[in-house]
Amino acid sequence: MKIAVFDLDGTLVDSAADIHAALDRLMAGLGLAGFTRPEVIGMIGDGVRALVTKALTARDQPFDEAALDAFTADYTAEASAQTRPFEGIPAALDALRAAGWRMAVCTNKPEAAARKLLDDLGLAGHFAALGGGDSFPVRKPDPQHLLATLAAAGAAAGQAVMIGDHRNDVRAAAGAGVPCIFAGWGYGPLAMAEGCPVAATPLDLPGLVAAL
Ligand SMILES: O=C(O)COP(=O)(O)O
Ligand SMILES: [Mg+2]
Repeated sequence: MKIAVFDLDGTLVDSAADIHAALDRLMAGLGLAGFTRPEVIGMIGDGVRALVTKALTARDQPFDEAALDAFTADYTAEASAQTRPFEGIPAALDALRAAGWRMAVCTNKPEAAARKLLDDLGLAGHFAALGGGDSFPVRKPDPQHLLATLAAAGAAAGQAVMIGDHRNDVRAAAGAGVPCIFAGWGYGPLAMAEGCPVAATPLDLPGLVAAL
């Protein structure tokens, strides 16, 4: 049975406001200046350790494990405060399900925060598996992150399509031999599509996956 594997941040959910708020709370607590929204969006995609590292580096600070732990705990608690599915996502998920697709999530966000977000937004029931950024020894762009998520859903690469908004999604899919669709509504610039078909809105997805 065919399976559509979704990225989370910038693909299923518009999570930048809560990531931004938690990052600015962390920085304020350290006596450091916060960031603009475009700066935060540019730091999303490689998981929380990379996000906190980039933020501290931008303020000439060394990486700090305690700062990462504090950010992760604060963000996880507040992950759904402002975050919502992108317009058209609930309808697209319903349409894919009706067309016989199973679905999974493969995200670099830590698993606990990702699960809480999907639960809080009422989306969790759509997904047969969730592979978070800390669920396996590797994460996107390593194709094993996608392959392990598929295995958790009881599916194989030959049945899958990956939908994401970052070069990490495109490269994980390519490495796993899985076709990819780029989420044009997300956080990554279109250059990150690297030749994948681009969906302008979530409602393009049912037609695009059917044409693969
Ligand atoms: O947490 C991140 O940095 C990115 O998460 P994503 O893989 O769901 O886009
Ligand atoms: Mg993303």
